[in-house]
Amino acid sequence: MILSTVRAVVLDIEGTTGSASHVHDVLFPYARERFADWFAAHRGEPPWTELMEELRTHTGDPRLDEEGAVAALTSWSDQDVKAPPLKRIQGLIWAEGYARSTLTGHVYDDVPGALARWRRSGIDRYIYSSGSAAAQRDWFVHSNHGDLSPLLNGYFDLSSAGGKREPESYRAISRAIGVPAHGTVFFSDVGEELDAAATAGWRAVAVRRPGDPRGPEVAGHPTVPALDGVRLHRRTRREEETRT
Ligand SMILES: CSCCC(=O)C(=O)COP(=O)(O)O
Ligand SMILES: [Mg+2]
Repeated sequence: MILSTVRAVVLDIEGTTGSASHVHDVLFPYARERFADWFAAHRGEPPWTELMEELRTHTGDPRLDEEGAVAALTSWSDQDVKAPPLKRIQGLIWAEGYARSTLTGHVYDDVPGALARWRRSGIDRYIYSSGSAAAQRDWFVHSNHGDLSPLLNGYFDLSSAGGKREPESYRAISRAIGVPAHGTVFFSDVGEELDAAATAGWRAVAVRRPGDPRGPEVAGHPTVPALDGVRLHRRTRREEETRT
């Protein structure tokens, strides 16, 4: 696939640049088992106080206590609810796992090369995931390919951009990165996310990794199995051909 007049790419994590099973089978259980311990260890500290406030607002229960907080978080984790307070505490707990070298972020083998190639082509590179921005950064800093954070310009999450199935979230990212919608390409494995990006005027490319149980194509979007065959240029095709 060749795309011209691209100024920025925005990439999803789970299922696109990293393994969905690593998120669901390694990261989610790691945090789920540690919610209660985290609250006990950080009681009264600023992140604890802020998180309890966020949880009370999000659940609509102003009297929510620690036990209720752990129950809500556990239920959201089991149902993969993209709730910002869940994403925040998961990121805080994973950070402790990365610091102990117990956790590693999973990044597909083709991703570092693609990011480096696009950087050489003058194309900005951002991540947009439901995981908190801190969790996204940790994932790439502690990846199975080493620290990949120098290859990335920034991270967007539910708090900074909004839900991934809402066109307004993509408009918010366009404003933040200062790139026109048609100059931005979004890569994701989820059709509804690609639809929302396309509604906002972005170009949208589906990624379906080999063996994905949902099949090799995403209806309505050009689909690639990996990023190594994706060639992106800042200029028009004609300008590329006439470059000396
Ligand atoms: C390292 S970020 C963890 C990913 C996560 O928590 C999640 O819910 C996956 O969301 P995505 O938007 O990347 O599908
Ligand atoms: Mg995904």
